[in-house]
Amino acid sequence: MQGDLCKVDDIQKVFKLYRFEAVIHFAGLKAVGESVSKPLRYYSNNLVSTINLMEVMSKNNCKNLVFSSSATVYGQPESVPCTEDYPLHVTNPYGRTKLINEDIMRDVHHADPEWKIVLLRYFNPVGSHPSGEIGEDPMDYPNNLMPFVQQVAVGRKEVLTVFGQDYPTRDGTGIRDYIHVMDLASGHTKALDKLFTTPDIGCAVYNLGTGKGTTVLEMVAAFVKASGKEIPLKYAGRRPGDCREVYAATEKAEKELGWRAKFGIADMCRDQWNWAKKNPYGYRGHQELEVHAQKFIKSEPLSNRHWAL
Ligand SMILES: NC(=O)c1ccc[n+]([C@@H]2O[C@H](COP(=O)([O-])OP(=O)(O)OC[C@H]3O[C@@H](n4cnc5c(N)ncnc54)[C@H](O)[C@@H]3O)[C@@H](O)[C@H]2O)c1
Ligand SMILES: O=c1ccn([C@@H]2O[C@H](COP(=O)(O)OP(=O)(O)O[C@H]3O[C@H](CO)[C@@H](O)[C@H](O)[C@H]3O)[C@@H](O)[C@H]2O)c(=O)[nH]1
Repeated sequence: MQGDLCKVDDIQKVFKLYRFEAVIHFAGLKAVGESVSKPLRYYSNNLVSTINLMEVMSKNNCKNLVFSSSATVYGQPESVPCTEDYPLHVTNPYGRTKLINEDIMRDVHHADPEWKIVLLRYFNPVGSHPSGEIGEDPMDYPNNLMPFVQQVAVGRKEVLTVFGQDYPTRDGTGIRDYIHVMDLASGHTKALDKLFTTPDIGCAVYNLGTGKGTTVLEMVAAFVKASGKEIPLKYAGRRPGDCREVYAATEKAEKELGWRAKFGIADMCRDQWNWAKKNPYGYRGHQELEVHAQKFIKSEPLSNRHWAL
């Protein structure tokens, strides 16, 4: 069923039709840059949706929740890997909505201990379903590294801009913990198992990452190897708000959820390339995308056009 979590009625309709044991709450806006220019849109959508959802869940006596949080709540940590008890520090409105949502959930559990909540802090999800049938298809200009790399590989973009080559890292580019979406998915089923089998889980938090840091250039090299395509690069200054290096401590998830990532960056790039070559224009196909782009160009001011060109 489709609905808007900012509309309580939409949620109530679903809860009238079905009885849920638990909810996995993925919904939210997630573009960091857009959140800086449109903070109210982010606060309004990402917070109101969570509050409405939890209110309706509570009324329907469904108090088991898994939430998509993010490694962004660690900001630039003092040291890596980040353990779940690190101080939380956000640098943009998107990140702040994740942190506020986490705080809301901690408060709700504190007020009503019947709530059982798992906060999953995702690191950098990439890759696709191994079938090549399900993958990421950004609706507009891709902000994240791998969707951009993919669009260069299929010829939709000419060149990848590397943001920053002067970080104190092994090749000067930023380090992240890239995790295969299939591993991320299995982390959710493990989190649900944990909720259902742990009466006193409270509001628990787990990192979902591999524990390994990879630079931008290493990630590009892995994709070149998997695809056989060239990825031309150009270098630009650091992207505002980017941190130098983040990767996950994975011990807590391993010990308490019985989960650890199985896939490495070669697997992520292989599966993402399989999706990309089968669907170079995503779910919508080339023609539909062109029509959409033309409409967009006609209706939007010049400054917003760049993505469609
Ligand atoms: N992809 C990442 O790099 C990443 C990293 C950390 C955390 N997360 C979080 O994981 C979750 C899923 O991310 P994703 O990559 O699949 O993002 P996505 O943008 O592909 O999916 C989010 C979905 O939420 C829906 N949505 C937004 N507001 C809604 C509302 N008010 N009512 C109903 N639906 C609404 C959107 O329509 C979209 O389909 C998000 O909460 C995101 O912040 C993602
Ligand atoms: O065109 C690009 C895009 C990215 N990068 C670099 O690639 C790395 C990864 O960037 P990106 O894929 O945008 O991921 P993050 O900035 O790490 O943020 C992602 O990962 C966070 C969790 O770690 C989530 O909270 C965010 O929503 C999600 O966008 C960074 O060093 C970027 O500077 C480039 O060099 N060129």
